[in-house]
Amino acid sequence: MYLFIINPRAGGGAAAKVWQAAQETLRERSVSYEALLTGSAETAGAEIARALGRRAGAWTAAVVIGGDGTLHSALGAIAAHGVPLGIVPAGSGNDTARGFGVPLDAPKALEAALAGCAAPADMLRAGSRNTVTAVASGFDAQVAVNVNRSRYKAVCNALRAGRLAYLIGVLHTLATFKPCRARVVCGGEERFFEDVWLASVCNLPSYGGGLRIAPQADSADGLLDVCVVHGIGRWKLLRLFPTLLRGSHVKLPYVTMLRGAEAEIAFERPMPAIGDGEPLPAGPLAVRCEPGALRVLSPPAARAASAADSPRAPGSEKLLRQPAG
Ligand SMILES: Nc1ncnc2c1ncn2[C@@H]1O[C@H](COP(=O)(O)OP(=O)(O)OP(=O)(O)O)[C@@H](O)[C@H]1O
Repeated sequence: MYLFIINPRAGGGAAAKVWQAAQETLRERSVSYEALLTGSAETAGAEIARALGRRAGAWTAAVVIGGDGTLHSALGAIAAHGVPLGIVPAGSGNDTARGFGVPLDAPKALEAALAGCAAPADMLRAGSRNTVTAVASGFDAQVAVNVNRSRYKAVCNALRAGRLAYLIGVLHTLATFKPCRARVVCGGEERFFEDVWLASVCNLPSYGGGLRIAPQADSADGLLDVCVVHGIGRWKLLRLFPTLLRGSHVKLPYVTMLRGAEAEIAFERPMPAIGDGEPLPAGPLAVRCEPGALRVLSPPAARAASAADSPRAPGSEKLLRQPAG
């Protein structure tokens, strides 16, 4: 028995259409399922926990149809019940699906969920909030806050150009954001950085609609990857963005990558923070990696490819790159 969790609002209504098409496939295949259309991010956790609790032990998987925000709202309940997580991307960013090698094409993603190949995956915990892609603070969190509040997100979603909304958000935020000093602790080491634009704690390589902020991040290594961008001006930051699509920014002198089981980030001034693109409470961040807290259904080929893409040096807590100066 599958539990399908649907946020009909995700992707500007795309999730509702994906769910309509998915039901036909499920009927054709005689798959037994229950559907839960969640009402809001705030109530989704309790709704999902209730549904999973009603048939504890009987679920093959819980399949989320929505974007990264919908997945974020479902993580706690799914992890607590130990049920495999299936992902059918129907949002604008879809970085969770991307990170697990789940096809971005909804019918193919449904195939992958039904094929039933589950592998353990880490989750991030910041206070009482669970996150699977990244906890981001600073510029990129401000971009997400601005994009989520914007009208252009709805327009881009309607045009099926979710990535474009984030690009517009970057330009919009660049005009007003002011970097500041920050303290970052990772792998037991305390560091101070000047003029910090962003400090992000990643479990998966990308967020923000395919920006590869932590290209080496591996959701199965029990570690989190921190990316700090510091000590540059506005225009240099703008020029950084194309490198984020490839992940080649990690070689730049004003980018510091750290890795550890836990991380703390404290900006000198209040900065917005997001987990999976959703707002987190303001204030200093303390994030820890919860190894193997999830089991995620993804195509076996994708797992093999992501392992090959992410060569890791041995050792559990490592500094990947020293900052300049
Ligand atoms: N389980 C849920 N049920 C109903 N509404 C939700 C749920 N989870 C989140 N939401 C709300 O719906 C909005 C859109 O959902 P979601 O973030 O999944 O899609 P998106 O923003 O289109 O895509 P992405 O997050 O991948 O960019 C969220 O920002 C949040 O306000």
